[in-house]
Amino acid sequence: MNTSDKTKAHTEEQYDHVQSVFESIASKYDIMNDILSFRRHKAWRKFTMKQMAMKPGDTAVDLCCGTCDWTLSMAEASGTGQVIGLDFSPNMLKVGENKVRAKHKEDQITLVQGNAMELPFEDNRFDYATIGFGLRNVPDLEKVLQEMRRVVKPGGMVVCLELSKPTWQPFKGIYYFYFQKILPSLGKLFAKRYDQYKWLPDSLALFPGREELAAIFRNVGLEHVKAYPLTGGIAALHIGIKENRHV
Ligand SMILES: C[S@@+](CC[C@H](N)C(=O)[O-])C[C@H]1O[C@@H](n2cnc3c(N)ncnc32)[C@H](O)[C@@H]1O
Repeated sequence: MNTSDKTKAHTEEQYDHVQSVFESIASKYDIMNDILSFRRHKAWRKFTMKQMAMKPGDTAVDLCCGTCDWTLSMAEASGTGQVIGLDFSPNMLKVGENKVRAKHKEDQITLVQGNAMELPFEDNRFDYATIGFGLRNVPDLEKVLQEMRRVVKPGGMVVCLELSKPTWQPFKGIYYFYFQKILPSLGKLFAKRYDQYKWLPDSLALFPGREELAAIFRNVGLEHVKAYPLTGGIAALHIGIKENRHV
């Protein structure tokens, strides 16, 4: 196997592994999010929506939408605008679909099974492209950001909410102890899945820190990039704009 074949095989292996993880934890995903983040994810999502300042009628695509929390928040904020949720896990989408139906948002939200690295949408279509706790899972994050930039309109916003790496000691030490040692055991206790939750800290280890990710946003051609640390830097919100001249 040459280097490019090896990279391709590794990419496919990672893609399949991540897909199987989410297929197996889908029914417990929402409750585990509340438990493992001590419900902090709700505050992070609220802060994110405030920074996005959506207007009535705005359109959005939510990559790695999973069980559709962010997809639904955007549909509620835009009132009439169409929102598409995309994810590669049928089981996660099924949970999301039930929530969309319960909130009577079927006319406004379309769910699509697909790959975040190859979006099945034309250029310059949406006002917003978002990805929540998904960028850490993809084999090629730059490709995903390029795709997000491609599908937003000039002036549109690319938004990523993701776990990040705290830098402040002693909080950093306590956090990593929780994340690496305690969290997988909580996954075993509440969701009967150890390996799937052990994989969570592993996936963060290879992920860029807050400033590094902001630099990648700029590298893919996004402008006015902002990076907000959340809860001592354990999560971060990144926002970039596709400038009007990049048509
Ligand atoms: C941690 S969950 C996040 C779900 C949701 N965005 C949220 O905020 O709760 C990550 C999601 O990304 C999806 N995912 C991971 N890699 C993907 C890819 N390459 N293409 C599409 N979806 C992907 C998984 O199926 C899973 O639903």
